[in-house]
Order: sequence, then C-alpha cells, then structure tokens
Amino acid sequence: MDEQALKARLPQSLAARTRSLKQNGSVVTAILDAAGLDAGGRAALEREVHGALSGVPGVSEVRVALMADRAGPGPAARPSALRDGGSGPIIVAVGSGKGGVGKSTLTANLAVALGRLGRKVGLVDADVYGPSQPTLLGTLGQRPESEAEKLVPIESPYGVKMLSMGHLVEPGRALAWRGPMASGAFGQLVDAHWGDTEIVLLDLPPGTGDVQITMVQKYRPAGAVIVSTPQDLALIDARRAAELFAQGKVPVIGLVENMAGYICPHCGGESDPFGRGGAEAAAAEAGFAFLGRIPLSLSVREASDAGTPPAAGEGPDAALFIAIARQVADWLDGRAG
Ligand SMILES: Nc1ncnc2c1ncn2[C@@H]1O[C@H](COP(=O)(O)OP(=O)(O)OP(=O)(O)O)[C@@H](O)[C@H]1O
Repeated sequence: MDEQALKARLPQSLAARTRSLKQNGSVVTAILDAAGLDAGGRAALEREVHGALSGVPGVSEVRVALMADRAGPGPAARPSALRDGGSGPIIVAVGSGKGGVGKSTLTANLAVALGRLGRKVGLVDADVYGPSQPTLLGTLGQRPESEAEKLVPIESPYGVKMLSMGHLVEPGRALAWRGPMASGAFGQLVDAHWGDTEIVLLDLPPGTGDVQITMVQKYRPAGAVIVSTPQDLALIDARRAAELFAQGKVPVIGLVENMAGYICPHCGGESDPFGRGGAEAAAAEAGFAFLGRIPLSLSVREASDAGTPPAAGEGPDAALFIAIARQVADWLDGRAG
C-alpha cells in the first residue's frame, strides 16, 4: 500500500502530524510530529496510529516513531543545509565491511576530533539497525525537535550536532528494520537543518548490502573512511567496503585500523593479538591512504560506553583520533581547493 492509501486510513485529526508513512512487506512505519504533546498525549497518539493501521489487510506490524517540535513559534524555516544548491555541509561516510570493528566508535571520535580542529561537525547515525551514537556521544534519551517538517539536530555535549534513529525510535525497535525502509528513514536524518555545519559524518550500517548502496548512491558523500580490524577476514570485508564506495563513485579518503595492538591496562605494554601491519598493507594494495591505527584498549571501550568519547580528553587516545581527523580535514581541504 502506498503512502496516500495508508494516510487515508488515519483519522483526519492525525493527517497534520504525519510526516512519513511507509510500508515494506507487512510492516508499516509511521513517523509523526508530536509537537506540543506531553508524555500522555504522545502515548495516546501512538495508540491511535496503532489502532488505525493495525487492522489494515496485509499489515502485520506497525512501528511508530515520534518527533518532538520546537516549543514556541520559532523561526519560520531555517534553510535546509543539505543538498541545497551545493551550499550544505560536506558528507563523509564511515563504513566497514562487517559489524563490530569499531566503526561507530571511530565515527564518534573522528567527529569530536574534527571539532577540536575547529571544524563545525555533524554526525548522522545511519546505523538504523543498531544505532549506538546516542550512547557514544552522551545524548541517549533525547528527542530531536523539528522545524518546517525537518529535524533539528541534537547538540551533543562535545560540540557535535547529531541525529540518530536511536533518538526517534525506542531502543531495540530499530533492530529489525529491513532494506528500503531503513534507507527511507535515514533520509530524514540526513536532510535536516544542519545550519552552519561544515562536515557531516555518516556512520553507515555495517556491511555492503542494498541499504548501504542506496545510502551511498543517494547522498553521494564527498569521501569515505573505511574501518577494519587487523584480522584477515575483516580485511577481506574492508576490501568489499572499498568496492561499495567505488561502485558509488565515492573516493576513499583512507583506511583506519582499529583494535590494532592490545594495550595492557596494568603495565601499558602493547601486544598484537591479531597480527600487525595487515591493514596498512591492505590499504597500500588497494591504493588508498592509511590514516592510522587505534589500539584495542580498555580505556577506549570504557570511555565509549560511558558516553565520554576519548577524543574529547587529553590522553594518548585523543592524540590518535586527532591525527586521523587532521588527515581527513586536509583531504577535504585539498578537495575544496
Ligand atoms: N579501539 C578499541 N578498543 C577497545 N574497544 C573498542 C575499540 N573500538 C571499539 N571498541 C568496542 O567494541 C565494540 C564495538 O564497537 P562499535 O559499536 O564502535 O563497532 P561497530 O563496527 O560500529 O559495530 P556495529 O557493527 O555493531 O555497529 C564496542 O563495545 C566498543 O566500545
């Protein structure tokens, strides 16, 4: 059923609040503007949508995501920054061939580090299956406002503006999203009010399937960073990620090796459980830059889980992320020049 037909099923009173209504297979996803509603009103709105759409033939599940709106009149329409005559922020995708290699951790810290270099940075958590950026950047539980039917990014405590499906959908709900629906929802996060943001990092979902291809082709990032661990299998996957970007004609800025050497939290000594130098060799072989190596370290994991990105601190981890950020910034400047 298309959006119009689904909309017709909703009571008239809900039409003005409906921002998006999509059906994929038997699952319908509704995104509604919950401006001015308190918790009770929001719950009632959600129930009403469920009630109206649950009985529709062919629909087995209804997912509802609510956006909050800016209180008060607010400015009429802040210009949409993205895809606005080319005057919007530069998009940089961060991808990995497989999950769990630390792509989200790298993206969050790269964003913070670019901010420390004086860039105005935004981040879109396109990992609609398992959004982790609200945790990483300390914005868990916050809801973005909307203006003129577009989302206003949330200001993280680290100077990075951000949007994540994790801000719109309750934890766990986004996990089962499938292809087209995931890429549709993602569009709302990208096409938001980014204001004077210069660079928006896209934390892509892990892997190289349809969702990633759609995202890359539709939003045409200026460049991409690939994250891999040193293991052979992860490197093979990283090459697949490189192919994905080549297919989308997105130049690869470079490769970051994560979880490289293990830093012992007791003695500070470094060992290499997964071998050393593999990612650097893979980058050289593929013909793109090697941007740096982040060790497997307890401090990175603990700080990340606590929502205090190591790149915002003063320790050696911060220096590593800033060095990577500098190369990304230089690459972007070179491109602009
Ligand atoms: N350098 C590191 N040292 C220690 N732990 C790390 C490091 N990088 C990431 N981690 C931890 O590994 C786990 C996976 O990281 P992360 O979520 O960033 O990976 P991902 O590739 O984005 O995963 P997913 O595919 O699930 O989205 C997290 O618990 C994170 O804190």
